[in-house]
Amino acid sequence: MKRGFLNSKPAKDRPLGSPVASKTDPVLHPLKGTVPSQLPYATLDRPVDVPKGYETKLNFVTGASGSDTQPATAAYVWIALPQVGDEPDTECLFVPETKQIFLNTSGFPKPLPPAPTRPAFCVAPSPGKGMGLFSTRNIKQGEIILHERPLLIAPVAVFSNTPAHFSEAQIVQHSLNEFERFAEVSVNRMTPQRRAAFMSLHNCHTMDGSGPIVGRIRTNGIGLSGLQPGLKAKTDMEVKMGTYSVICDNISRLNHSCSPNTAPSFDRAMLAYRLYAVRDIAKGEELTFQYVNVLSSKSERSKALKPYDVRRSAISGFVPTLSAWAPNCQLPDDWLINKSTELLELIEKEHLEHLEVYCIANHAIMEAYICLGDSQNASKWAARVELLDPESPAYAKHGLWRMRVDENPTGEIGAMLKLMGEICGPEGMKMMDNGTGSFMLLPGRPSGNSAENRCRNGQQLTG
Ligand SMILES: C[S@@+](CC[C@H](N)C(=O)[O-])C[C@H]1O[C@@H](n2cnc3c(N)ncnc32)[C@H](O)[C@@H]1O
Repeated sequence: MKRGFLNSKPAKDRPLGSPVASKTDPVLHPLKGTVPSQLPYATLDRPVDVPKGYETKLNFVTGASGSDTQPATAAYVWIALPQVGDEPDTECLFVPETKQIFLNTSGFPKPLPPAPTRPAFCVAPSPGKGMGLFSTRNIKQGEIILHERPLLIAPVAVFSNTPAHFSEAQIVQHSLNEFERFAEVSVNRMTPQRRAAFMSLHNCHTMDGSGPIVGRIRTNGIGLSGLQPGLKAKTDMEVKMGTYSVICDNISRLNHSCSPNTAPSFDRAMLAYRLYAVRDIAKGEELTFQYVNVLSSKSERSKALKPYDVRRSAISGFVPTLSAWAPNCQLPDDWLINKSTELLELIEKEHLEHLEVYCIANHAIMEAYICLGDSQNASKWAARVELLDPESPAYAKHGLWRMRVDENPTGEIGAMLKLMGEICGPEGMKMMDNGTGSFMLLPGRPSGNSAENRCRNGQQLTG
C-alpha cells in the first residue's frame, strides 16, 4: 500500500487500518497506547449507537490462495501462517505490508523442531497469580524451554471510522467494539482446539468495555514491533501501526517477575517464539518473564504494571449504587445485578471479601431484585445479608418494592427515587451520587466500620 493512498478517499469510505490519518480529518480515531495493556478503558454503561455508514463493513472475498480472507476494502488481511505441513498455524490479522514481511523473510516458512517427548514445563496454578508455567526438571542457563507457534497475532489497535460528534468515551467504546469485530473473525477461523485454547486464556479486562476477545488480547498479548517497514514511522501513532500483540497458549501463561528466569525471542522465519532460560532454573520453579523494563525505577515499573492489576483497579473504581441505576430508565433492568455480580466475582478471585464493597455489592443485588418485584431472588441474596423469607410480607412493605416496574411505586423511598430521577435525569443523579452511592442511606445498607458490617454469611459466599 502506498503511503497516502488511502488519504485520498473520502473519510466515510476509508477502510480500517489506513496507516496515515489525515490531519484535517477529525473522524478517524485510533485507539491509544503502545501495548494492549495501555489501551484506554471505556466508561459507558450502554452500547454506542453508531449512525448508518460508520460501521466498517466486513464483506470478505477469499484470496487467490484460498487461505486468506480479505475485505473488499482491504486494509487488513486475515491469514493463517506459516502453513507448513500438519503444523499448527497462527491466525494473523495483518496489514498487507506485514504479511509481505513474513513471506519475504529468508527461510520462511521454517518448520518447528520436533516436540520433546517430555516437556520441560507444565501449566499449573500459581498462588495469587492465577495460572503460571513451572519447570518439570532442572534447566540450564541458555537452554530452550519451548518453541511455540502463537494462536493469534493482531494489531494493538485498529482504526475506526467514528462520527465527529462522538464524545471521548463513545470513541473509545466504538473503537473497542470495532477491534472486537475484527479480532472475532480471526478467532472464528481457528481450529476448534485452538479457539478453545484462546478462549480459556485469562481475561482481566472484563469491566472496561473490552469484548471477550479483545480482553484476552489485552491480557495476554506480547508486544512485537517493527512489522511495517513500508512506513517510516515519524509519529507515535505510526510506530503503533507496526506493533502487534502475539497471543500464545503457553507463553501467555507466564507471570511477570522483575527478576525473571526466562526470555522469549521471536523467530520470524519459523513464526514461533523460543523461550529460553536466562539462568539456571531448578525443577518445580515458576517460570517468569518481564512484562516491563526491569531496569526502570521502582515507581516507573509499578506505573507500567498498573494495568495488569486491573482486577484491583476495577474493584477500587466501582461501587454498585442503587441510585445510579434504579431511577435511570436508560439502563437495562439487569444492569445493577450484572455489574454487582461481576464485582463479586472479581473480589472473590482476589480474596478481598473483607472489603466493605463486598457487602455493598451483595446488598445492591438484593435491592435490585426488590426493585424488580422479584422476592424469590431477592430472598436468595437477602439470605446473605438479612435472611428474609421470600413469602415474607416484609417485601411488599419494603420502601423499594417494585419501584423499577410500577408506574407509581407504593414504597416511600422508591417513589422518592423515581421522582428524583425524573427531575434530575440520569446525569443529575450521577452528579448527586458522585459515584459513591452515599447520598442516600437506604434501609439495611451497611455503613461505617467494614469489619463490623461484614455479611453475616460471608463464609458461605466464598465457599
Ligand atoms: C498474561 S497473564 C499471565 C497468566 C495468568 N496468570 C493466567 O492465569 O493465565 C497476565 C495476568 O496474570 C496475573 N499476573 C501476572 N504476573 C503476576 C504477578 N507477578 N503477580 C500477580 N499476578 C500476576 C495478572 O492477573 C495478569 O493480568
